[in-house]
Amino acid sequence: MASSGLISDTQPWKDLKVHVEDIKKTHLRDLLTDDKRCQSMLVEFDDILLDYSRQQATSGTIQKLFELAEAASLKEKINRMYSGEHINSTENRSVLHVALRASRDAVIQSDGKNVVPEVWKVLDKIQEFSERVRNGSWVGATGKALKDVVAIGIGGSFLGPLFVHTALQTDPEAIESARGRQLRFLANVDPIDVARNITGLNPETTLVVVVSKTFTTAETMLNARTLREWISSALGPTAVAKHMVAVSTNLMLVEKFGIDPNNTFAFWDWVGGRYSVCSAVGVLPLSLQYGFSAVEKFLKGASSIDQHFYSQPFESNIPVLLGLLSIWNVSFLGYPARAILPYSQALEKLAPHIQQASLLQHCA
Ligand SMILES: O=P(O)(O)OC[C@H]1O[C@](O)(CO)[C@@H](O)[C@@H]1O
Repeated sequence: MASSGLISDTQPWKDLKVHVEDIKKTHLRDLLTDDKRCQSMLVEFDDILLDYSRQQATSGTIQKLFELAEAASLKEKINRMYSGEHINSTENRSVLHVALRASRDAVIQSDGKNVVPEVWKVLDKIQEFSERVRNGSWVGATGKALKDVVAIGIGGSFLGPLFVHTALQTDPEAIESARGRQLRFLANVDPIDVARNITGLNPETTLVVVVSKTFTTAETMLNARTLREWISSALGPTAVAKHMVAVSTNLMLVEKFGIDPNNTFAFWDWVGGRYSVCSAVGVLPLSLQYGFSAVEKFLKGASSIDQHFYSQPFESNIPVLLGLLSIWNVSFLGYPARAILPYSQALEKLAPHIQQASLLQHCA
């Protein structure tokens, strides 16, 4: 990188600035007549096809973007992330959501400690708990099985799990495993959201999962108090232990709130809120609804793309190509917005999930 440290001072950036003027003179229609170009802009991995031939770019553009990636030391930065360095400089911490879906025997270090065993300890605990709830061996205060779950959370503690839940709702295998059960999400402090979420639910058969990394978020805590009151006024205050569990990094505040620490599912500071869907934030509510084995498949898929991102050369690395094309569109072509248009209705909640991950990009 240039001595000033600014990427915009590097030669590849300057070359792209010149190149953009040529590209602007080229119509996409003309680019699409070049079959060789279009074929070179297809990448396949694990049943995912990336077709970026409709981008306003030539193979020369892509080459220049790779040079930019090199000037930005992108490969070194990816390596630093996977080796647990504190790449989140504002919070001085590792960024290790990849560890949440790593295989049991993987070794991923944060602050000199392999975090994978802790991850699996929580996953095993979720599996055991969700199976007990689902098979009726964990019952509510009046001895009834818990069929319905309300997950309270906001932002990263809500949008990822909602996205996966919405995507699974029409999957035949998932429909079967969720038969007779409901999963609802409560995020808004508007009393209408509370009313809608508890309408038709019986506190005797409902489990409330409070999801909050910090356990201080005002909206989540207000909703948690409201549902604690809903349960204790119907079943008595001791019922809270059977009907409320938590997902948090702040185990002290969870206990202070009145949730049994044994019924708390931990995650860690090195998980950014918006990347937390693969932690207990998503895994617990989704396992309660669909069973742990269904969620484990989701974790394996995420792990597979993590490995692809880590090891694949940039020419066929889907996340890297998407990132570079995003820089090309925003910083060079000057497009101020990106549209995410999931043609499948099952993916309708993908856009809000990605939107918040992208909005909070200042804190990895
Ligand atoms: O999980 P918490 O601590 O309740 O925070 C909820 C969300 O609020 C934010 O801090 C801001 O939206 C997100 O980063 C986070 O996912």
